[in-house]
Amino acid sequence: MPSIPRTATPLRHGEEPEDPADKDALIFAKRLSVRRSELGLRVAFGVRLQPTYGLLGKDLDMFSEAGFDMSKIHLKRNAPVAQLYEDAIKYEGAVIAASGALINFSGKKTGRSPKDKRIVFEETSKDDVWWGAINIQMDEHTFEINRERAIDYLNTRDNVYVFDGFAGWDPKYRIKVRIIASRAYHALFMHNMLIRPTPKELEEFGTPDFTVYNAGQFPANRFTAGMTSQTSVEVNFKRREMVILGTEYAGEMKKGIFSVMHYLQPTKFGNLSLHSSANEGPDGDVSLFFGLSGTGKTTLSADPRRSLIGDDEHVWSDNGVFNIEGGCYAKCVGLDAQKEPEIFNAIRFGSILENVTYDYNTREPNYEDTGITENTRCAYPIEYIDNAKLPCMANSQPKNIIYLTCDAFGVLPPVSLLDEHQAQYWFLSGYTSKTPGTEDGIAEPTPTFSTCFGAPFIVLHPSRYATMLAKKMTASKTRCWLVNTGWTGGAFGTGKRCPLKYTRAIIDAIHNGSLAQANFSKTPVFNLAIPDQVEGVPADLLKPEAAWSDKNSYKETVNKLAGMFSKAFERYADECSPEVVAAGPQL
Ligand SMILES: Nc1ncnc2c1ncn2[C@@H]1O[C@H](COP(=O)(O)OP(=O)(O)O)[C@@H](O)[C@H]1O
Ligand SMILES: C=C(OP(=O)(O)O)C(=O)O
Repeated sequence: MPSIPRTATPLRHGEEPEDPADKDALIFAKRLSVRRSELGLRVAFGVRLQPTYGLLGKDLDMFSEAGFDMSKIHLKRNAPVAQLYEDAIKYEGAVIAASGALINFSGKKTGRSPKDKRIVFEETSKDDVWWGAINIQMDEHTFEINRERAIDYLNTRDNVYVFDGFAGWDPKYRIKVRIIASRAYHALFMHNMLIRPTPKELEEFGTPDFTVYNAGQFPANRFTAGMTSQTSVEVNFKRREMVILGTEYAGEMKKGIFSVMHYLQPTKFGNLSLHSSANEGPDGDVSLFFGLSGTGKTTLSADPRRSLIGDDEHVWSDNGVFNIEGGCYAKCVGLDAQKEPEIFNAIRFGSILENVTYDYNTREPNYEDTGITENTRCAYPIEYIDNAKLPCMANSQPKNIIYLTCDAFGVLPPVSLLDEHQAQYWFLSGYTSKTPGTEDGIAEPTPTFSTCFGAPFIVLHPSRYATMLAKKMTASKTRCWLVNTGWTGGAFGTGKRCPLKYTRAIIDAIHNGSLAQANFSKTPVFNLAIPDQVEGVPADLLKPEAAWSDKNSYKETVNKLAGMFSKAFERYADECSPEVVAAGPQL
């Protein structure tokens, strides 16, 4: 292994070293993405090359063993943000927004492709995985073919970006993740979304626990066994690897790592992984906000009165709650500085705006424009939110759990209190809507039963997560609330989305304890306990029937939805106690 260049004979700019060992070192250093001029300077001044600028020796072997052609490609490991900006502008057509954020585009795919997600069927995980439409099987050989295809593609690129970081803030349970990608935008995205290592942690990084090969610019071969399109997002728990082909939507990487944690945390550590945001009040009370994409986890957890633990992915361990990620991925559609100031102000140098159009003259992003997609996004490091809690973990058990459901039928109350059986029933049902653009082919809010409020990301049978949740909630006497951030006064198309200011008032009332003191009455059919008043919220809004002008239509819609619930719950009924089954709507 060539050593770091020695400093006995200082080099002038552009000069080649005479000593063969130093020549080797120079070749090595070139691979480390250190420009010759920089090397010259560093050698001349006797500065040791920082491992943060390149790859350590044994890492380089790992790349060669994986099939990377080290004589051709130029690896940039944990490159500085400024360099990723420069490369994204130079090679990918990115632009800098007026606020300093980088605007970039993901091409054809602007949302996740759940139908193209695969899990490799192999002996170490096969008995744990919940196989079916969410976790579709792929055989080991096909994975090898696609992995090779991804590496072959990466070998054709001049620049290959590597980002090494962590998933999970609790050092006891975190994993080391390596991202290998062909686009600077993807490296910057994961720089923001993973936990950024300190220079010392990077130096000591060693072998990653999980590696993502992102060759999203290159398609999968549709004639490879099991491929149904040119997109493939595949996870192999035995190899501890993920391969992405045919989609450049950056959200695939972060949600891919989430699936990995949804498998590893329960099976290896006995922890519960959660598709939720989390924040902490001034007295240390922790709230979790569960919800499928676009239901308000990011929006509602960014609260000036509470510190943000994280906006999307967490783990509940015996010690408390920790965030999996180092950043947030907010929806930008309709983003408004007054309504969501924390998120608006986080969009600055280092943040990535994805698929957001902009004014060519002013470089101001146009958050109203859904011309590319409704799923416009911004990824920023969590510390860009002023009151982020760093490190992103809390050493206490959650006091409140809030299920965010985006009801496109407009019949669920804006807030209700669930008892322990309802809490399990609603978690397993996961009733909500898919919001436009988040998944391929979803053009309008579409009702869905997304178990665990995040069906696309779960790996084990839902009852395994639900049982752990029920145990933890009972042990820590956590209160559970159902909040409808979706429609009110009518279904999507006739009613309106619950105004954000009222949802915020509801969340405030949960946190200041006043809501728990309200008088509650039960709704027919769904049997939900709704408060008679919430400060700052019109009383009529709290009772869905009162908010609908057409009462018959309301009743019909309630019954229709109740029927859908009964049907959707059939698949879980055998795994639940009679009390949990009875906690659903009664027609
Ligand atoms: N009542 C409401 N509660 C929460 N979000 C709302 C509400 N009404 C509209 N929205 C919008 O819905 C979107 C929620 O997205 P986001 O918070 O990023 O969801 P998630 O983090 O769950 O994916 C935001 O664009 C937000 O402005
Ligand atoms: C990134 C996604 O989800 P969320 O909005 O929950 O972050 C997604 O579903 O692709």
